[in-house]
Amino acid sequence: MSVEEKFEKLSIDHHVKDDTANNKLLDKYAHKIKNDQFSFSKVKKTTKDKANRATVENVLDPRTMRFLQALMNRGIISDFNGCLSTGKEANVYHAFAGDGVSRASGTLPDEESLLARLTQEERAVQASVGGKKEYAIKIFKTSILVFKDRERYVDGEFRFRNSRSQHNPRKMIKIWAEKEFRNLKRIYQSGAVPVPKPVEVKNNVLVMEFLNRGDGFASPRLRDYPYKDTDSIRQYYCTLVAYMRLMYQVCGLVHADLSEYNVLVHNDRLYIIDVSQSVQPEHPMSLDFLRMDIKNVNLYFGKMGIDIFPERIIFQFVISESLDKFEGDYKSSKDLTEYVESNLPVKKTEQDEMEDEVFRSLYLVRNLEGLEERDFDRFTEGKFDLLKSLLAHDMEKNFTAAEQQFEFDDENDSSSGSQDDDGEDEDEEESDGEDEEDVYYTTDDEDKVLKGKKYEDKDAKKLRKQEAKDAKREKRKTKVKKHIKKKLVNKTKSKK
Ligand SMILES: Nc1ncnc2c1ncn2[C@@H]1O[C@H](COP(=O)(O)OP(=O)(O)OP(=O)(O)O)[C@@H](O)[C@H]1O
Ligand SMILES: [Mg+2]
Repeated sequence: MSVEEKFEKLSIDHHVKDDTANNKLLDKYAHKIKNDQFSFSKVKKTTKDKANRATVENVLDPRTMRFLQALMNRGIISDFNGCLSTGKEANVYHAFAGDGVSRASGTLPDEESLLARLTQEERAVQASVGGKKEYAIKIFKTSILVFKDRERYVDGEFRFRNSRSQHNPRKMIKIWAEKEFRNLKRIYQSGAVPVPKPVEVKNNVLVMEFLNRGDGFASPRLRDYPYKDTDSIRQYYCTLVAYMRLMYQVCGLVHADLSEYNVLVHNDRLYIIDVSQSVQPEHPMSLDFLRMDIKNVNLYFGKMGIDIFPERIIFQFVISESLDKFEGDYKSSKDLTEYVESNLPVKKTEQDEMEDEVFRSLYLVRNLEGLEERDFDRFTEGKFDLLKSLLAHDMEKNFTAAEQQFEFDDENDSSSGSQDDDGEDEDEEESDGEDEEDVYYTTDDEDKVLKGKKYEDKDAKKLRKQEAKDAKREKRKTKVKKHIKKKLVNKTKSKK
Protein backbone atom coordinates (compact mmCIF):
# COMPACT_ATOMS: atom_id res chain seq x y z
CA MET A 1 0.00 0.00 0.00
CA SER A 2 1.41 3.40 -0.92
CA VAL A 3 2.09 6.08 1.65
CA GLU A 4 -0.74 8.18 0.23
CA GLU A 5 -3.21 5.31 0.48
CA LYS A 6 -2.22 4.67 4.03
CA PHE A 7 -2.62 8.25 4.93
CA GLU A 8 -6.06 8.48 3.43
CA LYS A 9 -7.07 5.75 5.79
CA LEU A 10 -6.42 7.89 8.80
CA SER A 11 -9.65 9.23 10.15
CA ILE A 12 -9.99 12.86 10.91
CA ASP A 13 -11.21 13.93 14.29
CA HIS A 14 -12.97 17.14 13.53
CA HIS A 15 -13.19 20.07 11.16
CA VAL A 16 -14.39 17.65 8.52
CA LYS A 17 -17.01 20.14 7.49
CA ASP A 18 -14.40 22.83 6.99
CA ASP A 19 -12.51 20.52 4.75
CA THR A 20 -15.54 19.72 2.62
CA ALA A 21 -16.28 23.39 2.26
CA ASN A 22 -12.67 23.94 1.36
CA ASN A 23 -12.79 21.27 -1.30
CA LYS A 24 -15.99 22.67 -2.74
CA LEU A 25 -14.39 26.06 -2.96
CA LEU A 26 -11.34 24.55 -4.54
CA ASP A 27 -13.46 22.70 -7.12
CA LYS A 28 -15.36 25.84 -7.93
CA TYR A 29 -12.30 27.95 -8.56
CA ALA A 30 -9.83 25.31 -9.63
CA HIS A 31 -9.98 26.39 -13.27
CA LYS A 32 -9.09 29.94 -12.28
CA ILE A 33 -5.89 29.04 -10.54
CA LYS A 34 -2.95 29.83 -12.67
CA ASN A 35 -0.50 27.23 -11.66
CA ASP A 36 0.90 26.38 -15.04
CA GLN A 37 3.78 28.79 -14.63
CA PHE A 38 4.64 27.30 -11.29
CA SER A 39 4.65 23.69 -12.40
CA PHE A 40 6.40 24.60 -15.60
CA SER A 41 9.35 26.18 -13.85
CA LYS A 42 9.54 23.30 -11.43
CA VAL A 43 9.48 20.73 -14.21
CA LYS A 44 12.13 22.65 -16.01
CA LYS A 45 14.34 22.90 -12.97
CA THR A 46 14.11 19.30 -11.94
CA THR A 47 13.69 16.12 -13.80
CA LYS A 48 11.58 14.65 -11.03
CA ASP A 49 8.15 13.29 -11.74
CA LYS A 50 5.31 15.70 -11.02
CA ALA A 51 3.77 13.06 -8.79
CA ASN A 52 6.59 13.76 -6.36
CA ARG A 53 4.92 17.00 -5.55
CA ALA A 54 1.40 15.66 -5.34
CA THR A 55 -0.11 16.27 -1.95
CA VAL A 56 -2.08 14.13 0.37
CA GLU A 57 -4.77 16.22 2.07
CA ASN A 58 -3.07 19.21 0.45
CA VAL A 59 -0.30 18.84 2.99
CA LEU A 60 1.71 15.67 2.97
CA ASP A 61 3.51 15.68 -0.28
CA PRO A 62 6.53 13.40 -0.56
CA ARG A 63 8.85 16.25 0.33
CA THR A 64 6.93 17.00 3.53
CA MET A 65 6.98 13.30 4.33
CA ARG A 66 10.74 13.38 3.99
CA PHE A 67 10.97 16.27 6.48
CA LEU A 68 8.88 14.30 8.93
CA GLN A 69 11.11 11.31 8.44
CA ALA A 70 14.11 13.54 9.03
CA LEU A 71 12.56 14.72 12.29
CA MET A 72 12.24 11.10 13.33
CA ASN A 73 15.78 10.33 12.24
CA ARG A 74 17.07 13.16 14.33
CA GLY A 75 15.18 11.89 17.35
CA ILE A 76 12.98 14.99 17.60
CA ILE A 77 9.77 12.99 17.27
CA SER A 78 9.07 9.30 17.65
CA ASP A 79 5.54 8.28 16.75
CA PHE A 80 3.67 10.44 14.33
CA ASN A 81 0.00 9.96 15.13
CA GLY A 82 -3.36 11.05 13.89
CA CYS A 83 -4.69 14.30 12.64
CA LEU A 84 -5.96 16.73 15.27
CA SER A 85 -7.36 19.28 12.91
CA THR A 86 -7.67 20.03 9.24
CA GLY A 87 -7.99 23.76 8.84
CA LYS A 88 -7.96 26.31 6.08
CA GLU A 89 -4.26 26.87 6.10
CA ALA A 90 -2.77 23.91 7.88
CA ASN A 91 -3.34 20.47 9.31
CA VAL A 92 -2.30 19.76 12.86
CA TYR A 93 -1.06 16.31 13.90
CA HIS A 94 -0.13 14.66 17.15
CA ALA A 95 3.30 13.16 17.77
CA PHE A 96 5.34 11.90 20.68
CA ALA A 97 8.73 13.43 21.33
CA GLY A 98 11.72 11.34 20.34
CA ASP A 99 14.69 10.44 22.49
CA GLY A 100 16.77 13.24 21.00
CA VAL A 101 19.29 10.78 19.66
CA SER A 102 20.08 11.03 15.98
CA ARG A 103 19.91 7.81 14.08
CA ALA A 104 23.02 6.94 12.07
CA SER A 105 22.88 8.79 8.81
CA GLY A 106 21.49 6.67 6.09
CA THR A 107 19.14 4.82 8.40
CA LEU A 108 15.85 4.62 6.65
CA PRO A 109 12.90 5.71 8.73
CA ASP A 110 10.24 3.20 9.36
CA GLU A 111 7.30 4.12 7.18
CA GLU A 112 4.94 2.06 9.31
CA SER A 113 5.67 4.05 12.42
CA LEU A 114 5.48 7.31 10.54
CA LEU A 115 1.91 6.63 9.67
CA ALA A 116 0.92 4.66 12.71
CA ARG A 117 -2.14 6.03 14.37
CA LEU A 118 -2.99 5.68 18.00
CA THR A 119 -6.42 6.12 19.44
CA GLN A 120 -6.98 8.89 21.95
CA GLU A 121 -6.97 6.28 24.72
CA GLU A 122 -3.67 4.82 23.57
CA ARG A 123 -2.18 8.27 23.39
CA ALA A 124 -3.38 9.05 26.89
CA VAL A 125 -1.92 5.81 28.24
CA GLN A 126 1.43 6.35 26.53
CA ALA A 127 1.60 9.92 27.75
CA SER A 128 0.72 9.17 31.35
CA VAL A 129 2.36 5.77 31.83
CA GLY A 130 5.34 6.28 29.55
CA GLY A 131 5.67 9.93 30.63
CA LYS A 132 6.16 10.79 26.99
CA LYS A 133 6.29 14.39 25.91
CA GLU A 134 3.69 15.22 23.30
CA TYR A 135 3.99 17.53 20.35
CA ALA A 136 1.57 19.19 17.99
CA ILE A 137 2.89 19.28 14.45
CA LYS A 138 1.41 21.97 12.26
CA ILE A 139 1.93 21.38 8.57
CA PHE A 140 1.08 24.32 6.36
CA LYS A 141 -0.75 23.70 3.14
CA THR A 142 0.78 24.73 -0.09
CA SER A 143 -2.56 25.26 -1.80
CA ILE A 144 -2.42 28.42 -3.87
CA LEU A 145 -5.92 29.57 -2.96
CA VAL A 146 -5.05 29.82 0.66
CA PHE A 147 -1.62 31.17 0.00
CA LYS A 148 -2.97 34.15 -1.94
CA ASP A 149 -4.78 35.42 1.10
CA ARG A 150 -1.56 35.59 3.04
CA GLU A 151 0.13 38.34 1.15
CA ARG A 152 -1.45 41.20 3.02
CA TYR A 153 -0.04 39.93 6.28
CA VAL A 154 3.45 39.47 4.96
CA ASP A 155 3.46 42.62 2.83
CA GLY A 156 4.84 45.34 5.01
CA GLU A 157 6.13 42.88 7.56
CA PHE A 158 9.79 43.66 7.18
CA ARG A 159 10.92 40.71 9.26
CA PHE A 160 9.76 38.40 6.52
CA ARG A 161 9.55 40.54 3.49
CA ASN A 162 11.05 38.94 0.46
CA SER A 163 9.25 40.07 -2.63
CA ARG A 164 10.36 37.28 -4.87
CA SER A 165 9.43 34.57 -2.41
CA GLN A 166 5.92 35.91 -2.31
CA HIS A 167 5.27 34.57 -5.77
CA ASN A 168 6.55 31.13 -5.00
CA PRO A 169 4.13 29.06 -2.92
CA ARG A 170 6.86 26.83 -1.52
CA LYS A 171 8.98 29.72 -0.35
CA MET A 172 5.95 31.60 0.86
CA ILE A 173 4.82 28.68 2.95
CA LYS A 174 8.26 28.41 4.46
CA ILE A 175 8.14 32.07 5.45
CA TRP A 176 4.70 31.50 6.90
CA ALA A 177 5.78 28.59 9.09
CA GLU A 178 8.90 30.47 10.17
CA LYS A 179 6.76 33.48 10.98
CA GLU A 180 4.57 31.40 13.26
CA PHE A 181 7.62 29.85 14.89
CA ARG A 182 9.27 33.20 15.53
CA ASN A 183 6.07 34.80 16.79
CA LEU A 184 5.47 31.85 19.12
CA LYS A 185 9.01 32.08 20.38
CA ARG A 186 8.76 35.79 20.98
CA ILE A 187 5.55 35.42 22.97
CA TYR A 188 6.76 32.32 24.79
CA GLN A 189 9.97 33.99 25.88
CA SER A 190 8.17 37.09 27.12
CA GLY A 191 6.38 34.94 29.67
CA ALA A 192 3.52 37.45 29.57
CA VAL A 193 1.05 35.53 27.43
CA PRO A 194 0.74 31.73 27.38
CA VAL A 195 1.40 29.99 24.07
CA PRO A 196 2.50 26.44 23.25
CA LYS A 197 6.28 26.18 23.44
CA PRO A 198 7.78 26.22 19.95
CA VAL A 199 10.19 23.36 19.34
CA GLU A 200 11.31 23.36 15.76
CA VAL A 201 10.46 24.59 12.29
CA LYS A 202 11.56 23.31 8.94
CA ASN A 203 10.02 24.47 5.72
CA ASN A 204 6.26 24.02 6.08
CA VAL A 205 6.47 21.90 9.23
CA LEU A 206 6.22 23.46 12.70
CA VAL A 207 6.68 21.43 15.87
CA MET A 208 5.33 22.79 19.15
CA GLU A 209 4.20 21.67 22.56
CA PHE A 210 0.91 19.78 22.50
CA LEU A 211 -1.67 21.26 24.84
CA ASN A 212 -3.26 18.18 26.29
CA ARG A 213 -6.57 18.03 28.10
CA GLY A 214 -5.24 15.03 30.00
CA ASP A 215 -7.10 12.22 28.30
CA GLY A 216 -5.34 12.13 24.98
CA PHE A 217 -7.46 14.94 23.56
CA ALA A 218 -6.28 18.44 22.77
CA SER A 219 -7.30 21.14 25.22
CA PRO A 220 -10.56 22.73 24.08
CA ARG A 221 -10.86 25.90 22.11
CA LEU A 222 -12.54 28.77 23.93
CA ARG A 223 -15.43 28.21 21.55
CA ASP A 224 -16.01 24.69 22.92
CA TYR A 225 -15.16 25.37 26.54
CA PRO A 226 -17.87 24.47 29.06
CA TYR A 227 -17.81 27.51 31.35
CA LYS A 228 -18.75 26.94 34.98
CA ASP A 229 -20.59 30.20 35.46
CA THR A 230 -20.90 33.82 34.32
CA ASP A 231 -18.01 34.83 36.54
CA SER A 232 -15.62 32.55 34.71
CA ILE A 233 -16.84 33.89 31.35
CA ARG A 234 -16.17 37.40 32.56
CA GLN A 235 -12.75 36.44 33.87
CA TYR A 236 -11.72 34.86 30.57
CA TYR A 237 -12.99 37.92 28.71
CA CYS A 238 -10.93 40.30 30.84
CA THR A 239 -7.91 38.02 30.60
CA LEU A 240 -8.12 37.99 26.83
CA VAL A 241 -8.42 41.78 26.72
CA ALA A 242 -5.36 41.98 28.99
CA TYR A 243 -3.50 39.55 26.70
CA MET A 244 -4.16 41.79 23.71
CA ARG A 245 -2.46 44.63 25.56
CA LEU A 246 0.42 42.47 26.79
CA MET A 247 0.94 41.04 23.32
CA TYR A 248 1.10 44.55 21.93
CA GLN A 249 3.13 46.22 24.68
CA VAL A 250 5.39 43.40 25.86
CA CYS A 251 5.71 41.13 22.82
CA GLY A 252 5.29 43.83 20.17
CA LEU A 253 2.65 41.88 18.26
CA VAL A 254 -0.94 42.14 17.10
CA HIS A 255 -2.48 38.68 16.74
CA ALA A 256 -4.46 39.58 13.60
CA ASP A 257 -6.74 36.52 13.69
CA LEU A 258 -7.87 36.48 17.29
CA SER A 259 -11.16 34.78 18.03
CA GLU A 260 -12.68 32.05 20.19
CA TYR A 261 -11.25 29.56 17.65
CA ASN A 262 -7.63 30.52 18.20
CA VAL A 263 -7.58 30.44 21.98
CA LEU A 264 -7.30 27.16 23.88
CA VAL A 265 -8.20 26.66 27.53
CA HIS A 266 -5.39 24.64 29.03
CA ASN A 267 -4.97 24.00 32.77
CA ASP A 268 -7.55 26.74 33.43
CA ARG A 269 -5.51 29.29 31.51
CA LEU A 270 -6.00 30.82 28.10
CA TYR A 271 -3.37 29.88 25.52
CA ILE A 272 -3.09 31.86 22.32
CA ILE A 273 -2.45 29.80 19.19
CA ASP A 274 -2.28 30.31 15.43
CA VAL A 275 0.06 33.29 15.35
CA SER A 276 1.42 32.84 11.84
CA GLN A 277 -0.29 36.00 10.65
CA SER A 278 0.56 38.11 13.70
CA VAL A 279 2.32 41.35 12.86
CA GLN A 280 4.40 43.94 14.64
CA PRO A 281 2.84 47.31 15.52
CA GLU A 282 4.96 48.88 12.76
CA HIS A 283 3.07 46.92 10.11
CA PRO A 284 1.00 49.41 8.07
CA MET A 285 -2.19 47.49 8.82
CA SER A 286 -1.53 46.48 12.40
CA LEU A 287 -4.17 48.83 13.78
CA ASP A 288 -6.80 47.52 11.38
CA PHE A 289 -5.94 43.98 12.45
CA LEU A 290 -6.12 44.98 16.10
CA ARG A 291 -9.52 46.57 15.62
CA MET A 292 -10.71 43.37 13.93
CA ASP A 293 -9.40 41.24 16.81
CA ILE A 294 -11.22 43.42 19.33
CA LYS A 295 -14.42 43.19 17.32
CA ASN A 296 -14.20 39.38 17.18
CA VAL A 297 -13.53 39.04 20.88
CA ASN A 298 -16.37 41.41 21.78
CA LEU A 299 -18.77 39.70 19.42
CA TYR A 300 -18.12 36.32 20.99
CA PHE A 301 -18.26 37.44 24.63
CA GLY A 302 -21.25 39.70 23.94
CA LYS A 303 -23.09 36.62 22.70
CA MET A 304 -22.09 34.82 25.90
CA GLY A 305 -24.28 37.30 27.74
CA ILE A 306 -21.77 39.32 29.76
CA ASP A 307 -21.13 43.08 29.88
CA ILE A 308 -18.44 44.05 27.44
CA PHE A 309 -16.24 47.12 27.07
CA PRO A 310 -16.57 49.56 24.16
CA GLU A 311 -14.36 48.52 21.25
CA ARG A 312 -12.69 51.91 20.90
CA ILE A 313 -11.86 51.95 24.61
CA ILE A 314 -10.27 48.49 24.40
CA PHE A 315 -8.32 49.70 21.37
CA GLN A 316 -7.02 52.65 23.31
CA PHE A 317 -6.27 50.42 26.30
CA VAL A 318 -4.19 48.10 24.13
CA ILE A 319 -2.08 50.75 22.46
CA SER A 320 -1.80 53.37 25.21
CA GLU A 321 1.76 53.85 26.30
CA SER A 322 1.02 56.17 29.16
CA LEU A 323 -1.29 53.80 30.98
CA ASP A 324 0.11 52.21 34.14
CA LYS A 325 1.92 49.00 33.35
CA PHE A 326 0.52 45.72 34.60
CA GLU A 327 2.37 44.86 37.76
CA GLY A 328 0.52 41.77 38.89
CA ASP A 329 1.30 38.14 38.28
CA TYR A 330 1.07 37.22 34.61
CA LYS A 331 -0.24 33.83 35.63
CA SER A 332 -3.05 35.17 37.78
CA SER A 333 -6.27 35.68 35.87
CA LYS A 334 -7.53 37.49 38.97
CA ASP A 335 -4.77 40.11 38.69
CA LEU A 336 -5.29 40.44 34.96
CA THR A 337 -9.03 40.83 35.41
CA GLU A 338 -8.56 43.50 38.08
CA TYR A 339 -6.14 45.37 35.84
CA VAL A 340 -8.65 45.42 33.00
CA GLU A 341 -11.69 46.19 35.12
CA SER A 342 -10.00 49.08 36.87
CA ASN A 343 -9.09 50.65 33.54
CA LEU A 344 -12.09 50.04 31.33
CA PRO A 345 -15.68 51.22 31.70
CA VAL A 346 -18.45 48.82 30.70
CA LYS A 347 -20.36 49.55 27.51
CA LYS A 348 -23.84 50.65 28.49
CA THR A 349 -25.52 53.32 26.44
CA GLU A 350 -26.70 53.60 22.87
CA GLN A 351 -24.23 56.42 22.52
CA ASP A 352 -21.49 53.88 23.26
CA GLU A 353 -22.72 51.66 20.45
CA MET A 354 -22.89 54.62 18.08
CA GLU A 355 -19.36 55.58 18.96
CA ASP A 356 -18.20 52.04 18.30
CA GLU A 357 -19.90 52.06 14.93
CA VAL A 358 -18.06 55.22 13.97
CA PHE A 359 -14.87 53.68 15.29
CA ARG A 360 -15.32 50.59 13.11
CA SER A 361 -15.65 52.74 10.01
CA LEU A 362 -12.61 54.91 10.68
CA TYR A 363 -9.66 54.78 8.41
CA LEU A 364 -6.71 54.01 10.61
CA VAL A 365 -3.23 55.29 10.05
CA ARG A 366 -0.50 55.44 12.60
CA ASN A 367 0.40 59.04 11.94
CA LEU A 368 1.19 61.34 9.09
CA GLU A 369 4.26 59.31 8.30
CA GLY A 370 1.97 56.41 7.54
CA LEU A 371 -0.14 58.40 5.15
CA GLU A 372 0.25 57.15 1.65
CA GLU A 373 0.18 59.31 -1.39
CA ARG A 374 -2.88 57.61 -2.81
CA ASP A 375 -4.81 58.59 0.30
CA PHE A 376 -4.07 62.22 -0.15
CA ASP A 377 -7.31 62.97 -2.02
CA ARG A 378 -9.46 61.15 0.47
CA PHE A 379 -7.80 63.06 3.22
CA THR A 380 -8.35 66.46 1.72
CA GLU A 381 -11.95 65.65 0.94
CA GLY A 382 -12.44 65.23 4.64
CA LYS A 383 -13.20 61.52 4.47
CA PHE A 384 -9.99 60.53 6.01
CA ASP A 385 -9.69 60.12 9.74
CA LEU A 386 -6.33 60.46 11.28
CA LEU A 387 -6.31 58.81 14.65
CA LYS A 388 -3.40 60.78 15.93
CA SER A 389 -5.37 61.83 18.98
CA LEU A 390 -6.22 58.23 19.73
CA LEU A 391 -2.66 57.12 19.31
CA ALA A 392 -0.91 59.93 21.06
CA HIS A 393 -3.04 60.57 24.07
CA ASP A 394 -3.87 58.43 26.97
CA MET A 395 -6.89 57.20 28.77
CA GLU A 396 -7.62 60.42 30.64
CA LYS A 397 -8.70 61.97 27.40
CA ASN A 398 -11.22 59.19 26.96
CA PHE A 399 -11.45 59.01 23.27
CA THR A 400 -14.75 59.66 21.58
CA ALA A 401 -14.90 59.09 17.88
CA ALA A 402 -17.14 62.08 17.22
CA GLU A 403 -14.71 64.46 18.88
CA GLN A 404 -11.85 63.51 16.66
CA GLN A 405 -9.90 66.18 14.95
CA PHE A 406 -7.13 66.12 12.47
CA GLU A 407 -3.84 66.65 14.06
CA PHE A 408 -0.50 66.81 12.45
CA ASP A 409 2.77 65.55 13.58
CA ASP A 410 5.31 67.61 11.82
CA GLU A 411 8.09 67.09 14.26
CA ASN A 412 9.87 64.63 12.03
CA ASP A 413 9.62 66.80 9.00
CA SER A 414 13.20 67.96 9.21
CA SER A 415 14.35 64.37 9.16
CA SER A 416 12.68 63.79 5.82
CA GLY A 417 15.43 65.33 3.82
CA SER A 418 15.65 65.62 0.07
CA GLN A 419 16.68 62.02 -0.24
CA ASP A 420 13.01 61.17 0.29
CA ASP A 421 12.25 62.30 -3.15
CA ASP A 422 14.92 60.61 -5.10
CA GLY A 423 13.39 57.21 -4.63
CA GLU A 424 16.79 55.61 -4.26
CA ASP A 425 16.63 51.97 -3.49
CA GLU A 426 19.06 49.47 -2.24
CA ASP A 427 19.92 46.32 -4.07
CA GLU A 428 17.76 43.43 -3.25
CA GLU A 429 19.83 40.66 -1.86
CA GLU A 430 17.75 37.60 -2.39
CA SER A 431 18.95 34.13 -2.97
CA ASP A 432 17.10 31.73 -5.16
CA GLY A 433 16.68 28.09 -4.43
CA GLU A 434 16.50 28.90 -0.74
CA ASP A 435 13.83 26.34 -0.19
CA GLU A 436 16.28 23.62 -0.96
CA GLU A 437 18.41 24.50 2.04
CA ASP A 438 18.12 22.25 5.02
CA VAL A 439 17.63 24.92 7.61
CA TYR A 440 16.19 24.14 11.01
CA TYR A 441 15.30 26.52 13.77
CA THR A 442 14.85 25.00 17.14
CA THR A 443 14.13 26.27 20.60
CA ASP A 444 15.82 24.45 23.39
CA ASP A 445 15.96 25.42 27.02
CA GLU A 446 18.80 27.88 26.68
CA ASP A 447 17.05 29.48 23.74
CA LYS A 448 19.79 28.37 21.46
CA VAL A 449 18.89 28.74 17.83
CA LEU A 450 20.37 25.91 15.86
CA LYS A 451 20.56 25.97 12.16
CA GLY A 452 21.19 23.10 9.93
CA LYS A 453 24.32 22.02 8.19
CA LYS A 454 27.08 24.44 7.54
CA TYR A 455 25.03 27.65 7.58
CA GLU A 456 25.00 28.06 11.28
CA ASP A 457 25.88 31.68 11.95
CA LYS A 458 25.71 32.94 8.45
CA ASP A 459 21.96 32.62 8.25
CA ALA A 460 21.24 34.46 11.47
CA LYS A 461 23.46 37.27 10.38
CA LYS A 462 21.87 37.40 6.97
CA LEU A 463 18.40 37.51 8.47
CA ARG A 464 19.33 40.30 10.86
CA LYS A 465 20.90 42.31 8.08
CA GLN A 466 17.92 41.74 5.85
CA GLU A 467 15.58 42.86 8.63
CA ALA A 468 17.41 46.12 9.10
CA LYS A 469 17.47 46.71 5.39
CA ASP A 470 13.82 45.91 4.96
CA ALA A 471 12.90 48.12 7.89
CA LYS A 472 14.57 51.06 6.20
CA ARG A 473 12.97 50.27 2.88
CA GLU A 474 9.57 49.90 4.52
CA LYS A 475 9.91 53.26 6.19
CA ARG A 476 10.77 54.92 2.91
CA LYS A 477 7.78 53.26 1.28
CA THR A 478 5.20 54.79 3.56
CA LYS A 479 6.89 58.13 3.99
CA VAL A 480 4.88 61.02 2.64
CA LYS A 481 6.81 62.99 0.11
CA LYS A 482 7.90 66.30 1.50
CA HIS A 483 6.06 68.47 -1.02
CA ILE A 484 2.84 66.55 -0.44
CA LYS A 485 3.13 66.90 3.27
CA LYS A 486 3.65 70.64 2.90
CA LYS A 487 0.56 70.92 0.70
CA LEU A 488 -1.43 68.93 3.20
CA VAL A 489 -0.43 71.06 6.13
CA ASN A 490 -1.09 74.32 4.27
CA LYS A 491 -4.50 73.14 3.19
CA THR A 492 -5.54 72.26 6.71
CA LYS A 493 -4.19 75.50 8.10
CA SER A 494 -6.32 77.43 5.67
CA LYS A 495 -9.39 75.44 6.75
CA LYS A 496 -9.01 76.45 10.38
N1 LIG B 1 -0.29 23.20 20.37
C1 LIG B 1 -1.48 22.65 20.21
N2 LIG B 1 -1.96 21.78 21.12
C2 LIG B 1 -3.18 21.22 20.97
N3 LIG B 1 -3.99 21.46 19.94
C3 LIG B 1 -3.59 22.32 19.00
C4 LIG B 1 -2.32 22.96 19.08
N4 LIG B 1 -2.17 23.76 18.00
C5 LIG B 1 -3.30 23.61 17.29
N5 LIG B 1 -4.16 22.76 17.87
C6 LIG B 1 -5.48 22.35 17.37
O1 LIG B 1 -5.50 22.49 15.98
C7 LIG B 1 -6.46 23.44 15.58
C8 LIG B 1 -5.95 24.24 14.41
O2 LIG B 1 -4.78 24.93 14.77
P1 LIG B 1 -4.47 26.36 14.15
O3 LIG B 1 -5.57 27.30 14.48
O4 LIG B 1 -3.11 26.76 14.58
O5 LIG B 1 -4.45 26.02 12.60
P2 LIG B 1 -5.30 26.66 11.42
O6 LIG B 1 -4.88 26.02 10.17
O7 LIG B 1 -5.25 28.12 11.51
O8 LIG B 1 -6.73 26.22 11.68
P3 LIG B 1 -7.99 27.05 11.20
O9 LIG B 1 -7.79 27.37 9.77
O10 LIG B 1 -9.10 26.10 11.48
O11 LIG B 1 -8.00 28.28 12.07
C9 LIG B 1 -6.77 24.26 16.82
O12 LIG B 1 -8.07 24.76 16.81
C10 LIG B 1 -6.55 23.27 17.93
O13 LIG B 1 -7.73 22.53 18.14
MG1 LIG C 1 -6.81 28.66 13.63
